[in-house]
Amino acid sequence: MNRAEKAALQLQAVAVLRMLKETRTYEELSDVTGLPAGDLNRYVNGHVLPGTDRASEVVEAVGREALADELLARVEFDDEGYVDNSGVVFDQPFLDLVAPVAAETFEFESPDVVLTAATDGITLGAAMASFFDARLAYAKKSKETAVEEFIESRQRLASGIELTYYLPASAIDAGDTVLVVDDLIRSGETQELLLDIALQADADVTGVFTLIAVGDEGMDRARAITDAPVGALTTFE
Ligand SMILES: O=P(O)(O)OC[C@H]1O[C@H](OP(=O)(O)OP(=O)(O)O)[C@H](O)[C@@H]1O
Ligand SMILES: Nc1ncnc2[nH]cnc12
Repeated sequence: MNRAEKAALQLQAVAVLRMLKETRTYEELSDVTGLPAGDLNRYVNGHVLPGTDRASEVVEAVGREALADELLARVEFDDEGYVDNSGVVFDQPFLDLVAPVAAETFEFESPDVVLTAATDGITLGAAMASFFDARLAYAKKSKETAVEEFIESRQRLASGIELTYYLPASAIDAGDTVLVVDDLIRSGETQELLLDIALQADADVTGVFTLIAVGDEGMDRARAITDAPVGALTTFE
């Protein structure tokens, strides 16, 4: 490992510890990591960097299960089973940690473009795009001003309301590989629209990823449209 790689690993470990610290005391963080609370305090506050051995242990321990547990600790359900996930989608450093784990777990190929839906998919999309060094494109429920050409996809929802997503036509080129992501998939209606936009763009979908699947309906709907891997960090019933 050269100096720059060591520094990157050390900073990644600090990012992991800061993420874990948000929902824990230093004593609890010490129980989770096996490291002394005093050292953890110095790492989290940026006064000292962990050595490379400690850093790699911390980073390697943060797999899918650890992130799924963390996600569960950060979301709230209301009485009707709707999810308040602002504790996750407002937390860009947390999402930055999700991207490498998702890529490894579901073996997504590195895409040219990460495609998502405004609004809540955008921060996850940005994290995934940054990890893959890909472009980010987000479809919106309204037309962006001054853009002349759009790909649009419309569908009538179970409620009877019509939903249309618009993507500036220049955002995806024919032949681009596209990873579709969203914070949450429930009915799969949004995924169907995003996958239709990718199809209209003559792009090649290489995967679908969501932080949260609520039930299986939406995931199955996405799987019926694409043969690419479709994965969720965690599934709620
Ligand atoms: O699988 P589905 O039933 O389509 O639900 C999932 C979609 O619902 C939410 O977005 P919402 O439409 O609430 O828009 P927002 O991101 O602007 O809040 C969420 O961010 C997904 O895009
Ligand atoms: N926040 C949310 N929770 C559960 N299902 C949803 N479908 C769309 N948004 C949702």
